[in-house]
Amino acid sequence: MIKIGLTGGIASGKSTVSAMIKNFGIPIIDADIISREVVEPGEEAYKQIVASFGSDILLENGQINRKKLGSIVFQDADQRIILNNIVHPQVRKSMLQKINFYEKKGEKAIVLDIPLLFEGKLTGWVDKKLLVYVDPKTQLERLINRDHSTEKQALDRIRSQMPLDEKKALADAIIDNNGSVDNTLQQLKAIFRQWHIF
Ligand SMILES: CC(C)(COP(=O)(O)OP(=O)(O)OC[C@H]1O[C@@H](n2cnc3c(N)ncnc32)[C@H](O)[C@@H]1O)[C@@H](O)C(=O)NCCC(=O)NCCS
Ligand SMILES: Nc1ncnc2c1ncn2[C@@H]1O[C@H](COP(=O)(O)OP(=O)(O)OP(=O)(O)O)[C@@H](O)[C@H]1O
Repeated sequence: MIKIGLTGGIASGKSTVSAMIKNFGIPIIDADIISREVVEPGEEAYKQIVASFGSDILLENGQINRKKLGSIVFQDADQRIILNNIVHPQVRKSMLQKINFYEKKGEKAIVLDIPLLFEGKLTGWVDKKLLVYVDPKTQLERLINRDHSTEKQALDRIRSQMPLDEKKALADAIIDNNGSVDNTLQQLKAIFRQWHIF
């Protein structure tokens, strides 16, 4: 089974590309979705987050207030490390179980959508590293538009990650997502043909 790591920067277009891959019928394991599941009330990571950050970061229904927790951790690297150390081990555990499941099922290829593939040093898990790239200006514009955030909030998030230009040097293939969505689809198809996924 060939394992493709799909990565990028925040708002570079990973979800857009992963939706295309899903349409090809290739299974996706999405680290962002898993990172939401492992912090549901009652889960181990949930308890640790409340113990570390206090019940102030909870909504009235007991769920984690992601906006509030985000505003803490994207402004403060030390707090971010504390959160990462709680959430990432649980995300990894769940991802490994899912990889196993698809391996046993006899899938030819799967895609692991991991925003922090390089930062989290998970490159050893995958056979190919596929980067979705946008230039810094487009990234900032798309992030502000999508999340209705201020420029400061958007820049805090972007700066909490390895710069996209540095990630370029570490990838096996790069999709330039500055253009149209259709142009991105054509690039994706060409890469998958080259990698004999089709
Ligand atoms: C801080 C939290 C609560 C904010 O939640 P929110 O719903 O606003 O954002 P969401 O989870 O959808 O993440 C959006 C994007 O932010 C970026 N991002 C998220 N967490 C981090 C992080 N710790 N470091 C750098 N970038 C991050 C990723 O590009 C991600 O795709 C949440 O992101 C979180 O729990 N992060 C820690 C776990 C993590 O690292 N997740 C990302 C991949 S496993
Ligand atoms: N080629 C494109 N042209 C115009 N808009 C685009 C293009 N690709 C993506 N977008 C838009 O840019 C925003 C960010 O894209 P997307 O949500 O796919 O990024 P992401 O990398 O998955 O982000 P995150 O790291 O937050 O999960 C979205 O609003 C999306 O609709």
